[in-house]
Amino acid sequence: MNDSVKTLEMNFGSVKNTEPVYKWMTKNPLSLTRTSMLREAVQMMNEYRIDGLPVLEQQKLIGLVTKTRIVRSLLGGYTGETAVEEVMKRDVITIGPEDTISKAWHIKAGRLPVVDETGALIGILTKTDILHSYFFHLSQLQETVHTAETMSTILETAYEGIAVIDKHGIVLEFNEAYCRFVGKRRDEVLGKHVTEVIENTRLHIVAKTGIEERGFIQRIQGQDMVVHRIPIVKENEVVGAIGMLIFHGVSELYNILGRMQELSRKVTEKTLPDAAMDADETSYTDIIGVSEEISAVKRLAKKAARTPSTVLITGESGTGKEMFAKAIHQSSPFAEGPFVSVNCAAIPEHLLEAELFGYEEGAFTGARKGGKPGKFEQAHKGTLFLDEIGDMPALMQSKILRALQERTVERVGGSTSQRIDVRIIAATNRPLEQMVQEGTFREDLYYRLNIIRLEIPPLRKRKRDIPVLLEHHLQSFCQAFKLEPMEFSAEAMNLLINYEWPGNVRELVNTVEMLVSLGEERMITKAEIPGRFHQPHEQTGVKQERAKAPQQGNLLDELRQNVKQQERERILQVLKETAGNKAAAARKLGIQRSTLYEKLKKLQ
Ligand SMILES: Nc1ncnc2c1ncn2[C@@H]1O[C@H](COP(=O)(O)OP(=O)(O)OP(=O)(O)O)[C@@H](O)[C@H]1O
Repeated sequence: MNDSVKTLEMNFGSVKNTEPVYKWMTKNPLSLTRTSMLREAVQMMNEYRIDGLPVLEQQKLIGLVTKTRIVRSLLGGYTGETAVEEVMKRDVITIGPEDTISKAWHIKAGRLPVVDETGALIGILTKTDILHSYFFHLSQLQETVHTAETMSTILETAYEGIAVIDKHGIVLEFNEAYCRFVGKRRDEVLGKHVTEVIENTRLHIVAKTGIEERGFIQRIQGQDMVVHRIPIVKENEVVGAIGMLIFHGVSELYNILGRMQELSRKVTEKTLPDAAMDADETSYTDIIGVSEEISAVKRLAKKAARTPSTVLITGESGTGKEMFAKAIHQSSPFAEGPFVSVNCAAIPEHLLEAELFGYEEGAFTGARKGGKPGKFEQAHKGTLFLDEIGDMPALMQSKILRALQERTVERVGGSTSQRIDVRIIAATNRPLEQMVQEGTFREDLYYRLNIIRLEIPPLRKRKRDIPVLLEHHLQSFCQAFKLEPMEFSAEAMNLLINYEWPGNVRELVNTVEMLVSLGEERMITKAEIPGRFHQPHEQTGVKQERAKAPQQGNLLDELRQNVKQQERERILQVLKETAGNKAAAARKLGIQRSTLYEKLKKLQ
């Protein structure tokens, strides 16, 4: 036995080994009878390399013969022919099959006969059996300790608050995160009833009903929090429950909801590439903005809409190019037809031709049976919006040019061409003129497209649109998320007006969504505006533009003026319609007659 085993053995006494004896004993042991001779005993011991043999009479244990006892007897004058009964040890210590290995260990016998309640021998438990059992038990113990350690690591590093209770509602576990949130120490809460620890809890109810509650809203510490309550079931019986507190709270839910909606919108768009896009009923009134810059673009777009001419819309990403394209479509002679949008940058080059012009059956491996119409065909009698036209590969540029010149398209693998009556609106955020000069965009196509040109200025060049856009999107998100109307504090608003908005209106819309989702109060303050909005944007030549931009105070004044102006125009319009009848005008405007008089006084 090596040293480490010896040390282990010495320490076994302190380890409680509850393994039952019957699991480790040697079953059906060799035995002798009362009349067996010492010679037979020696033979069996030699043959099976065992140190002792039980002596039985009718299955019952009556004694034990060991090697040492035999040697001593032979030296004392007994012979091989002596019956074992004469030399055997009679008061043998035994153990029961259900006894524990720990008990066997403490008996300190070399080999222990295992007898049942009738005294019949059913096995022998040797010291080696006991050692085996201890090794097994210790390795299991180690595993359990390891699992327990892992569990506590999980609990303590979990971002969420986790509480575990037993079936009586008593807190068994309460992690650090939860402690911090409720402002109590772990040792204070362990052993208490959960209702004394967590406000408005239903965890003890779940530990009774066994019905899980996921995504419930619970008000704790004055905040609406999202909680999960999961019953712990063992052998078909509810023995407790786990409570999980999601710190991001309700606003995170809205955030997730928003992301899911965005995702499902993207998925729908992607999975229905063939469907003609709905122009969403987008009209000029949806294009928010009061600046002269945006108003000028709107005026030009309205004029362009009346004709079938090709329109080229340029502007940085997120400035609203697609919105304008839809609004033009809606107010154009093509409004009855479909609005089909193609993002030229998003479609791999080798698929673009088939996507735009369609293909015939068998045109290529994998071509759909019966062929497929392209976007040009789908947009027949409607509008084809070629987004990101600047990213169109050279070969496709010439094919599009041909289609535009000839007003016909030919499917891939087809032999006949089809006439198409389509209004083309192209858009890009790339510098097309520069690309023409560099030879990366075809000059003839550029001229074909650039018949009516709408240039949408970036948001930083029309700063007075920023507050209007912020207000508009703030209220629409509040409505969409079913929240009370919110507002920006003056400081927060100033910060946002001063920001350069490199992602333009798209970035602004996303920012407002984020602020609404995460906002806990009705007022969005400076503190909630992320860091990047607080930093000055000195680069990108934007500094000069800002110098030219009106002061923030003036901007707000101008905004107020604008609202007044619009109100004035609306009142005058209604008065005109009612031939100056003020009572009828007030009814039409949905205000009291006295209010109308007051407004008229102020407007004069
Ligand atoms: N003037 C505006 N009023 C209200 N919302 C706007 C306005 N301009 C843009 N948006 C919103 O900003 C987002 C981006 O607009 P849109 O997709 O039309 O931009 P884009 O210039 O076509 O962008 P990209 O070049 O990246 O395709 C959309 O959510 C749109 O509703």
